[in-house]
Amino acid sequence: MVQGAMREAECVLLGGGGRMVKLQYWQEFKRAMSYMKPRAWTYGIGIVGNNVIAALGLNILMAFIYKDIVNAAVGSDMPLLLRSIGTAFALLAVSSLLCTILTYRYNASIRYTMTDIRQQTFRHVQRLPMSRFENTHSGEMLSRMTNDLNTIEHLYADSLGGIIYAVVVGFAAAIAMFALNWPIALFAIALGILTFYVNTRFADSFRKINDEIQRGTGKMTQALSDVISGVPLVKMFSLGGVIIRKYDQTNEDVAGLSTKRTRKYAYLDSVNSVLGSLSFVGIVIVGGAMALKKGTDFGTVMAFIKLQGNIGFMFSQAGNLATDVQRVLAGANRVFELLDDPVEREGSERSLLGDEKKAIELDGAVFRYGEGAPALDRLSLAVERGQTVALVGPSGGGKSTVVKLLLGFYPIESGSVKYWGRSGQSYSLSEVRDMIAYVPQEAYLFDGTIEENIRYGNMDASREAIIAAAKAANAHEFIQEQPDGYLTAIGERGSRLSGGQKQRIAIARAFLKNAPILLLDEPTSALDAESEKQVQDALRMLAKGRTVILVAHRLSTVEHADRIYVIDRGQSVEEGRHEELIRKQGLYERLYRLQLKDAAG
Ligand SMILES: Nc1ncnc2c1ncn2[C@@H]1O[C@H](COP(=O)(O)OP(=O)(O)OP(=O)(O)O)[C@@H](O)[C@H]1O
Repeated sequence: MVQGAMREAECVLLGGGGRMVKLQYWQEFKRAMSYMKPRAWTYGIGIVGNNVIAALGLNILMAFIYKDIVNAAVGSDMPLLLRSIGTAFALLAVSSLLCTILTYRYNASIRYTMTDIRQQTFRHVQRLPMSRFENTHSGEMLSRMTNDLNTIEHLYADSLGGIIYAVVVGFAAAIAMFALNWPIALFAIALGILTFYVNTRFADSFRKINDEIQRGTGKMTQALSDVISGVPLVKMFSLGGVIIRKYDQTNEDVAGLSTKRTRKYAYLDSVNSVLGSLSFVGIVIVGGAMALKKGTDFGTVMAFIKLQGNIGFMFSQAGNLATDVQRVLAGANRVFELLDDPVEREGSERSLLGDEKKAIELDGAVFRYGEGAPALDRLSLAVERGQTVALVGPSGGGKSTVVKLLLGFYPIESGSVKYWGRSGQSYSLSEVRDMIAYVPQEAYLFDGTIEENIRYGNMDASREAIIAAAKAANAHEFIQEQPDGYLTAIGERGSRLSGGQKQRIAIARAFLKNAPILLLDEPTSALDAESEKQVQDALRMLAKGRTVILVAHRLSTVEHADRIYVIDRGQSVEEGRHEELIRKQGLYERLYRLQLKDAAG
């Protein structure tokens, strides 16, 4: 029967215009069902059994019992009346019990399968390259992982069940009608076909409205995500009004579309009611006339009225189900698009750290974010084991891009990146990231306790090791002053801590990671003088015995670096120690002089 339902879905999907799109949806349908494979039997038996029993037991067989009850009443046949009522109750009880058991069984399969899909999606999203997150609004990504993903559940639970029920109840009613009285059956089916025709005329416009509503809902999620993540900015610039207007506009658009859809549904409902009443009146007239001429009995007419409702249901639901299946498969399609997005490369698994003197080497590296000018244009630099190298230069020159490339966030277009003398390609991305501790401009902390956030540096670390890392990062004291010490919950993104405190927790995390390479992307740029000193001290401790690349704006912080690269327009335009670069009187000297003047001013 599932096969039958699939064929039905295929017919439904292949009907009408937009053949390519609909064929694609057929692929989505097969793919959605493939996730159910491990539980195919439980789900198949559950959903088919439940709907077949509901259709046959509670509707078709019941029609025959009605027939006996009416005939018994008309003929004053008491034993038949009692027997029929008893059978009706027994049928009701058995069908309801079986339906409850089967519903429970197939719903459990749906829960487990949805858990699998959610886990797979979550894991996949984690492995997507950085560029995917930069080019996609987080709200859209969330919408795919929530709203769209839920449509797959709707497909398993409601759409398929609806199709099976409508097909079984409709065909069984047709067969039963022909068995009872074929001329009335022909009449009822002709009306059913008319109902089907009217309903399918509406299906396309419903699909269009549903697509627009889905897009609007996505935009609303994006607006919400913007507001929530940008609360400080919204408050600071009093943007509340602008944001509210933007949100209201989308909200009103969606509400307008929903109203339009409701109006159309109401219109279709009334057309269906008229057609239903016409069928009812027609059957009563035709059947009643036949009964009076002894062509049939009143019980049969009564059974016909009930069966006709079932046929009408199948034909009227056909349009709705087609729209519904299209809507859910469009949602499933958006989830599968996400799942098909290529993930970061895995690379080979090899042992870390060769004996090379050169910890990091970029040779003629070219990289661009999208189309257009390269962010790095044949950039070369080398960092020896244990050295501290600074990257400085004008804003937008490409310093942070170098850091992101070293972390393996993007692949380079040409040239090479080497770690310990070996091509970056010969490492897996997790190996590359294992050998680097990265402290960005603003520490990213997760919602949770301080201890948890430090432990992300090394999940196997003991409590003592965490405290030692915090001490080394100048963080132990302020952590102890927190209400629950290391177990203090710090809020989303560490919102209950100051910038300097967050940064010191990030440094403690980096201590715990104990990686040989340290990438610092202006970790003190957002701090006041007092916090900066504490963080600088912590960083000095952290840098000991490691290879460090430091991105800096304030040139006073890099005077002691072993080597300084001045990066401008994606190229290394000057390199050397501080004194050498000052003597050279080039870009570095100019920037340094400007900053001195600013400081004096
Ligand atoms: N995610 C991105 N997508 C597209 N372009 C980007 C992206 N990140 C940076 N760029 C562009 O790449 C160039 C180099 O940026 P990068 O952030 O590396 O400069 P920077 O030297 O670190 O600047 P700053 O000192 O201001 O932090 C800039 O032109 C910037 O606009």
